[in-house]
Amino acid sequence: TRTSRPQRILKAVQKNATKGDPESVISAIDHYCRHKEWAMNVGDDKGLILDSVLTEVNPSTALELGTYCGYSTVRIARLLSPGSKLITVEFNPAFAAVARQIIAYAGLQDKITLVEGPSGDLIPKMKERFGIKSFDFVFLDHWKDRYEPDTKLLEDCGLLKKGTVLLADNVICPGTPEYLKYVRNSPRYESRYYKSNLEYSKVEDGLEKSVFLG
Ligand SMILES: Nc1ncnc2c1ncn2[C@@H]1O[C@H](/C=C/CNC(=O)c2cc([N+](=O)[O-])cc(O)c2O)[C@@H](O)[C@H]1O
Ligand SMILES: [Mg+2]
Repeated sequence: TRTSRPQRILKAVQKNATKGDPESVISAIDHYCRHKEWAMNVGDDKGLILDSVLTEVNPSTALELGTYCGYSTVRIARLLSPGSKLITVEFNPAFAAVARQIIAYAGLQDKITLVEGPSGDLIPKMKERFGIKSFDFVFLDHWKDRYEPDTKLLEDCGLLKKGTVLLADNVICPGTPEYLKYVRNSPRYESRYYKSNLEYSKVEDGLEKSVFLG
């Protein structure tokens, strides 16, 4: 096919959503991916859990690993208080280009910094490049075998503080076994599983919320 799936998702947003209205951008993507073409957005079911954890944490600084088309980026940023910032990391330039347009369409570009590159390289640069002392909230949704090493990297770089909340997508499907083992066995985390279903499907999936204890 001439266009890519992310480009088709962007088209669906431009066609069906209202500029500057994040809710309509989220609904347009969910409708397209549920009825036309599945895509790996966290989706509307798990999205409600993401919303509730975000409202509870009300982060000043948030990090997202794995932007893809920007669906969860918009979902997170729309709930941030004025002055709060979301940094989202994506190493695929084509996905980043689509995400930038979807973020702009939602009118949330002032709250979001999209950084292109691999998380393993960018996490150690967060302090110097973005003046981040520590993150209040981290959403993990990139390659599943990177969750555990990147969490350890965040710890080693002093980017987590007592109370930081990590929320991980796909801990059942596709599954993140090493990550689950790590956060559930480490005395430095208080972990809880939120059962749900894989985006736009009936298959079980869920989110793992892990609070860093310092
Ligand atoms: N180290 C890194 N640094 C920066 N960006 C990186 C990265 N590793 C991956 N990415 C980016 O994050 C996204 C990958 C998501 C993998 N999700 C998935 O594979 C996935 C699969 C299913 N599924 O198969 O049902 C369902 C889901 O919700 C999923 O998130 C892509 O946009 C990729 O370019
Ligand atoms: Mg996911």
